[in-house]
Amino acid sequence: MTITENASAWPDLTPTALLVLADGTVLEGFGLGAEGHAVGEVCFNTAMTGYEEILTDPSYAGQLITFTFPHIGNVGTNDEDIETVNMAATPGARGVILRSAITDPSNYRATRHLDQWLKARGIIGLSGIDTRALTALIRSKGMPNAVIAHAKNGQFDLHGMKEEAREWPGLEGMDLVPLVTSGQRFTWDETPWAWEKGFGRQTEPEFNVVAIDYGIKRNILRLLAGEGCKITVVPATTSAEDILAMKPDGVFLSNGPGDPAETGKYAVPVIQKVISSGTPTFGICLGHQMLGLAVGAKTKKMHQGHHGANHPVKDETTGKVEITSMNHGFAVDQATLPKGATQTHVSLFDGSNCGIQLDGKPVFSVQYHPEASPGPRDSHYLFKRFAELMRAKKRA
Ligand SMILES: NC(=O)CC[C@H](N)C(=O)O
Repeated sequence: MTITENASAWPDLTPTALLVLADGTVLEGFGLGAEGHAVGEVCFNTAMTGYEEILTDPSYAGQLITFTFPHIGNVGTNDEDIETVNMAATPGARGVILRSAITDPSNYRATRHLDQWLKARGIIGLSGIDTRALTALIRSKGMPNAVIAHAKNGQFDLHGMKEEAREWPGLEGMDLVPLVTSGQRFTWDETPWAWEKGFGRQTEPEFNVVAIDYGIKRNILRLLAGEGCKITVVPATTSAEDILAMKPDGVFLSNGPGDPAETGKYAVPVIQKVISSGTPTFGICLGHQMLGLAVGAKTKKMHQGHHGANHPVKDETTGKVEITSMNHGFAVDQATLPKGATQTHVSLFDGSNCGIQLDGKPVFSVQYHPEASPGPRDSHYLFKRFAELMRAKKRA
């Protein structure tokens, strides 16, 4: 595949960026964002909006994202839409692959052009390739490991890039949580953004929630705060004893990057103690996968993963279908769910597990991103479900 298309649209045809796949395939394009090179797994994301939230989602650590939507950049970037909480951490995605050059911003909230923003965050970008062909390749062969490089002078060490792409071990077996988790505890009371008001503050909290940070996103914290929670965010390796000593009304298990089976080695024993204490517990994405592991289920690597803002999920407890935001390359294998853990949600794209609940316990989790940011808001009800469980427990 040589996928430098629309050559006449480009004033200078020298490729200034390359994407080299582990099988040796070389895609030539035009560089954007930061110069340099990065290795990761290539996934495609089908969201039509929300590139800033996607690029700052810590769950994308170790990944290079190709957007299937061609107009990226049109709302610019701003400081309010960043999802990373731990600003000192390595950003999420290390590379971005686009069909067209970045569209100039045209939005009242934009404070910076996407190209400048990518540069400032050290994210390497490439445009001008046929992203449909790349997406088709991922759909047929699975998510490839690759090296992305951007050099304005067009000079690349192709041999070295091929070797690095081939030798990168891949996300399976990789724990990336240490790269993104916060180093210390902090509290959170910011509530969701509202038109003409901006973000609010939770001044009269009803619940005290401990959120374990495996790579948590800001909008999760805002939605929890909006439901009446005062949240203490704790590092991923915090012990169950320390968490329970804070007498939380609820514990939240966050999203995060990498292989759940690897991260689970230190997280699962903590989660097991938390859920056996009877504390209401809610998990999202990596948090969901690790709750699955904690009850004895297994996780597996998916073929092409789910990344987008248009994924239909059925809530089997109500029969309702919701359109969801997703970002995962691993999944809980529903065939391994033990007695006592019931599947509550299922993907209508491929039938994979999208949620569980523990029988007779105030514990549940979903594979997708109910906080949206980006994405549809259909699933916000889950934050209310968590609040209801905490309320019931407090009353009991
Ligand atoms: N968004 C997430 O939490 C992702 C979970 C996990 N790293 C996966 O890829 O499946």
